[in-house]
Amino acid sequence: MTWETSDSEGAKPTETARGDRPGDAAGGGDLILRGEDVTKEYQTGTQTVRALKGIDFGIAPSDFVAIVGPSGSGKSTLLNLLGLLDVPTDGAVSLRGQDVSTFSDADRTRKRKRAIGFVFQSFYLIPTLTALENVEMPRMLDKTPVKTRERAKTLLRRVGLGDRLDHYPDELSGGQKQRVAIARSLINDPALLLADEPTGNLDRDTGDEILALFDELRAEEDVAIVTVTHDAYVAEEADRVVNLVDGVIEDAGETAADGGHGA
Ligand SMILES: Nc1ncnc2c1ncn2[C@@H]1O[C@H](COP(=O)(O)OP(=O)(O)OP(=O)(O)O)[C@@H](O)[C@H]1O
Repeated sequence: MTWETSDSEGAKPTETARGDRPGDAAGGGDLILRGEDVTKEYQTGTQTVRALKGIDFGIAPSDFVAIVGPSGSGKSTLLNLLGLLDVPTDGAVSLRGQDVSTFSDADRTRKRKRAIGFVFQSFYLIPTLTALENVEMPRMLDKTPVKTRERAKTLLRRVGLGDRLDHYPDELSGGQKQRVAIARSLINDPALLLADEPTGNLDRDTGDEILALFDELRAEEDVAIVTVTHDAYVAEEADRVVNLVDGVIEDAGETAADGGHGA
């Protein structure tokens, strides 16, 4: 089954978003990521586990996709493929039309760093660094530290933490920690943000604030967001809900609210 991209704003015909446009040699259209017949198997001893069984997907700029499904259905496996942390056993994942299997490990890492930001349930901030230093972290070896500092400050202001730059993580609330993590994930101007249970450690109101921030980032920075979530209210806000069951997409469709894209 196919997980198609969002055309909820009417700006992107589905055919174009899926890269089926005539003359589109790369086959990726304006997609950030595309998966075709993606299978992922794990080998443990003599046993082979087929975690993903031939799924198709496409992610266009400013998409908001929620991946849901029972434990063991393949959500983390899919997120790892989307994050270029792994490659499929069969089928192809392409980043802007380039098959990721053809990249060397170093190339894949470099492209991941440029194109993709990560946000996690447990924030993963470094406790001995300030909010500002945490956001600068991914660019620690950057040759232009002044620019990085300015960008990090801008991002922290952007997520509403302009007055918390020098606070350490244990001086921040859960929602503020997640905002720092989101600012950090944006330091390299990614096209795609992968969020693994981003509201899992937050109360509902704080989770809603994070979703509102996601919406702003999609509208203003064109960043696409793919989240794995157990929170129904997060899935309700998404343009697309991908329901993974035993390695296949059971039901992909727009939510009743037609995406809830507030922009
Ligand atoms: N490294 C691995 N080696 C062997 N099998 C694996 C490996 N990683 C995952 N699996 C298997 O692949 C299947 C999918 O696992 P995955 O972690 O993607 O599921 P999930 O939907 O993220 O589950 P959960 O919601 O519990 O985190 C499961 O059957 C799991 O046991």
